Amino acid sequence: MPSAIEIQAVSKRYGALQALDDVSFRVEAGEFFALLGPNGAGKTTLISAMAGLSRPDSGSISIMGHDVVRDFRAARMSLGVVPQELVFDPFLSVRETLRFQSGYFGLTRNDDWIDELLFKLGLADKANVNLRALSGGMKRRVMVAQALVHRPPVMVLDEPTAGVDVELRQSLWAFVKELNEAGHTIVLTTHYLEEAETLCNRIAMLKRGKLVALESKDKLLQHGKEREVAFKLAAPLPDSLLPSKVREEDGRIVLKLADLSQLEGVLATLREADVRVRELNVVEVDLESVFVNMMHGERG
Ligand SMILES: Nc1ncnc2c1ncn2[C@@H]1O[C@H](COP(=O)(O)OP(=O)(O)OP(=O)(O)O)[C@@H](O)[C@H]1O
Repeated sequence: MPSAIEIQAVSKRYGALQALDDVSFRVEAGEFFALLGPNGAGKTTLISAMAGLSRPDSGSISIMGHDVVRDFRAARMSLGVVPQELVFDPFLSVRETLRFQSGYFGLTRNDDWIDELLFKLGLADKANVNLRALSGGMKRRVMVAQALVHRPPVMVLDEPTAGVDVELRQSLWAFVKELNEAGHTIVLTTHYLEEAETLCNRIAMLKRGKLVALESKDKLLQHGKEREVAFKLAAPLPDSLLPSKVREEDGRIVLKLADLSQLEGVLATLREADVRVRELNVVEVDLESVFVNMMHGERG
């Protein structure tokens, strides 16, 4: 079974700017994979190269074993891309748009699947409405349907929930999750890290065109095992705990622990020194803080 996506030593420059710098990784069939990175990291450039829309200066990409340059059609048939920007013909209806897209893939009798997509994406009653008359969120749903007209095994969503309301985000993710459970490989780029955290099993991070992390979500979270604990104390902090102190805020002393199991020792020290704990708060680590640390170069 070929990898769903295989990226090998891909580099791309725009003039003096190195948009992608020797990027290699694979996404296996059936994965739900997140591609994260700050603005300008190179995510969209990489997605365009996967779709064969822009050509890397060096390296290669294949989709389901099909090289995106040498075997463009087969690679393109295997891939559905939901672009970041809404691109559509405002004078076509939703159904016409989807029929047109089907034609691009050589599919002439595709209405049963189009109807199913419209139903699943909550667009059934908009089938004959022109795109210009749809709200932004509805247009975004049409973009998702458009990416799926040819039933591609691999789907890439480039920040599909940017500017989309909570309800649509949730229904969109429920739908994408369903696709993943049905065997589709999903790659998404998102700035909403909680989305990556709840949905994806593996996460790649790009920073200035370089791959700086590629890990399972669980591993990535383990990197963030350090905890900050904020204490409100009835007396000054014993000297022996001073090395763990990182700051003081709102009358609380914040200690940094390598992991939560150290908390017991801290409490014992406080008890021995007769320092009563008035309040204790563990600052939860989420993917976002791990990510931000990496992006600030602590690890990348
Ligand atoms: N056609 C182009 N010509 C010149 N520079 C470009 C072009 N396309 C992208 N770039 C530059 O390449 C870098 C990577 O851009 P890219 O859009 O891939 O980043 P991104 O990670 O998708 O960012 P965002 O999260 O903002 O979408 C940026 O510095 C961008 O300005």
